[in-house]
Amino acid sequence: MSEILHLPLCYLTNELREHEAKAQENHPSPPLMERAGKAAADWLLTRISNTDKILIIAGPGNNGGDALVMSRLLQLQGVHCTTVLLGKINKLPIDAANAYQAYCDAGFLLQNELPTIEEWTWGIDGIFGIGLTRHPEGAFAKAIEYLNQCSVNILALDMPSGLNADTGVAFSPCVIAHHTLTYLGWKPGLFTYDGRDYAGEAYLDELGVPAGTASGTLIHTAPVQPPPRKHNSHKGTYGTVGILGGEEGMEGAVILATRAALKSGAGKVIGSCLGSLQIDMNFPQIMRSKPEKLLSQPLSVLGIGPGLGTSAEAQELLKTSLSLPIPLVIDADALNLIAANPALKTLCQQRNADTIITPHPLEAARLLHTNTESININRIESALKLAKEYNSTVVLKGSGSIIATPDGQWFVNTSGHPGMAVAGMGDVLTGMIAGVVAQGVTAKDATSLTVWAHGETSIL
Ligand SMILES: NC(=O)C1=CN([C@@H]2O[C@H](COP(=O)(O)OP(=O)(O)OC[C@H]3O[C@@H](n4cnc5c(N)ncnc54)[C@H](OP(=O)(O)O)[C@@H]3O)[C@@H](O)[C@H]2O)[C@@H](O)CC1
Ligand SMILES: [K+]
Repeated sequence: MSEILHLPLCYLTNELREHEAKAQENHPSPPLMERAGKAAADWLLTRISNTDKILIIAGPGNNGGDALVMSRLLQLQGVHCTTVLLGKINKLPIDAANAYQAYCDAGFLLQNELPTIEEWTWGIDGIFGIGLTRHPEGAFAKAIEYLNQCSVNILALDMPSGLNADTGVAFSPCVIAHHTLTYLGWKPGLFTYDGRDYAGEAYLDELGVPAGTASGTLIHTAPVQPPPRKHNSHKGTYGTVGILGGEEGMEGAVILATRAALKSGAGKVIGSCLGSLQIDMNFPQIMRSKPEKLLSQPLSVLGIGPGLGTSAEAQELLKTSLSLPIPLVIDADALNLIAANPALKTLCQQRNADTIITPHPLEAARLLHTNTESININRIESALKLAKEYNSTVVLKGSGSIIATPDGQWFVNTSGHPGMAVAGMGDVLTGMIAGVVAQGVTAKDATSLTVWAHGETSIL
């Protein structure tokens, strides 16, 4: 399987600032803000007709400067624009001040208050971009609420105002955009946590600047090819998956995980429950085994946790599993057991074979001995911390799942939809990852491919 090479970079704010500074130095002309405003004007011009009326709100920083350039260029094309500048003119940063001067020199009008008559077909949010530092209040909060209550298409420039570019946490209020045209590089905040609820459809314009240095990667398509299969192969070629879980009443979790492993191309799949697992009549090729027997068989990978429960028996089985020299996919109650038992955590840390853990935010909070909120307010940092502390490849689930590796790499997944917030989705993911790992794929490639495919196929 090939390395993840062709996916776009995902930048944290400090990385974007560096990228921007280098771009200003190496590609000074035309100025980046001029390019950003033009990119936005061009984007809109392909979507409007001559009856459209555009409301443009510019904030106190360079995001406002982008909006002023956009407005100037649109008006030069004869587009009807009403432009409101919320910032104080004498406090505009240099680039925005230049944009203001060019706007005035072109002879166009500016308002400093929100209009009372609402007659817009498009609203442009140029209030805050990556420079948002706190809760919007006063005139800024009013402008955000004003845009949100206009029932028109909203285009956000760079970021929806109120949304944190690094974390995807939305302040209240935050612009609810239908579209976001982001500049220079992707930001994780557009896709994770609140991001997709506020950014709408996201577009990137790199402003003609070659890629810079970013710590993250955006998964927006299949990151690697599925494992190739030779004609001259047999079921033994594609590995054996064991799935262990399903205490009394929770056996369905094992059924879902084993089916998913089979569908992901594993050669053989064995399900094992602490409760009573009946034969799966829809997939009778899935074998059954008693838990102890399963753990003494030659498996290629073990998925442990779906419906496992936290009984003493579950704990003993987990202890044995952690000592096996094969890749493990650990989910659900197996994670809760590890979080509650330092000896199990040590076993996990000391493993030599690949370990993949797939917590949702509450499980992640238990593993890091914190609360769900502190996981959610910085999902990337939380995933990286888990990866390091548990010596594991991590899938931190939720909107915009984050994948993190023990060597400090991180990925944001963009597939999936709110319909996935139902019971059983996690069990399917565990089975899918195990099914791909069984075919000899590395933990990082298997998780990134599977997390993307899990979101993509669930749309069907
Ligand atoms: N430089 C360039 O050439 C390029 C820049 N680009 C564009 O610039 C954007 C970044 O610009 P930026 O750094 O000026 O930040 P921006 O988001 O406009 O806001 C900062 C201002 O808002 C203020 N402020 C923050 N939060 C606030 C709050 N809650 N309530 C009230 N005020 C608040 C903050 O005040 P302070 O925190 O300093 O008191 C400061 O005055 C970027 O997203 C992209 O659109 C692109 O064109 C590419 C080329
Ligand atoms: K904005």
